[in-house]
Amino acid sequence: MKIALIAHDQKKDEMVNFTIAYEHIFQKHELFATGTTGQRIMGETELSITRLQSGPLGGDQQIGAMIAENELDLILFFRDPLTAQPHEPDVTALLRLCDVYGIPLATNIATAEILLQSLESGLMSWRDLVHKYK
Ligand SMILES: O=C(CO)COP(=O)(O)O
Repeated sequence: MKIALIAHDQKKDEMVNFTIAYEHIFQKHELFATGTTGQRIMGETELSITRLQSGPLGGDQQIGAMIAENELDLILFFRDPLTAQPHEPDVTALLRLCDVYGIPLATNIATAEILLQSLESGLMSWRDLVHKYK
């Protein structure tokens, strides 16, 4: 599966710890991330990640474009709801596209745990059918 990893600055430590904890699962999948998030994760794990632009510089929009092309199966976006983001419209657009295309999305670590366990136990294999009949 193709997974996108995104974290706002105040959530980056949480994301790094999450990827360390689940590295054994993440390593079986193809990973994408916004610039700084990807850099942090690759600095602290052995995971290989395709890095896009940093979020405020268009990274969220690049992830959104991938969703629109059906190129992502799962989005883990650890949002910071307590800090204003200069690129808030891009964030909103990304979340909206997940709903437009029915892509599994976690916006906090608790939901990410559940989705990742689901992925590991095969509950997301329906995504293979989506790709097959694309
Ligand atoms: O801003 C972000 C998501 O909106 C994340 O971007 P970075 O991973 O480059 O910090």
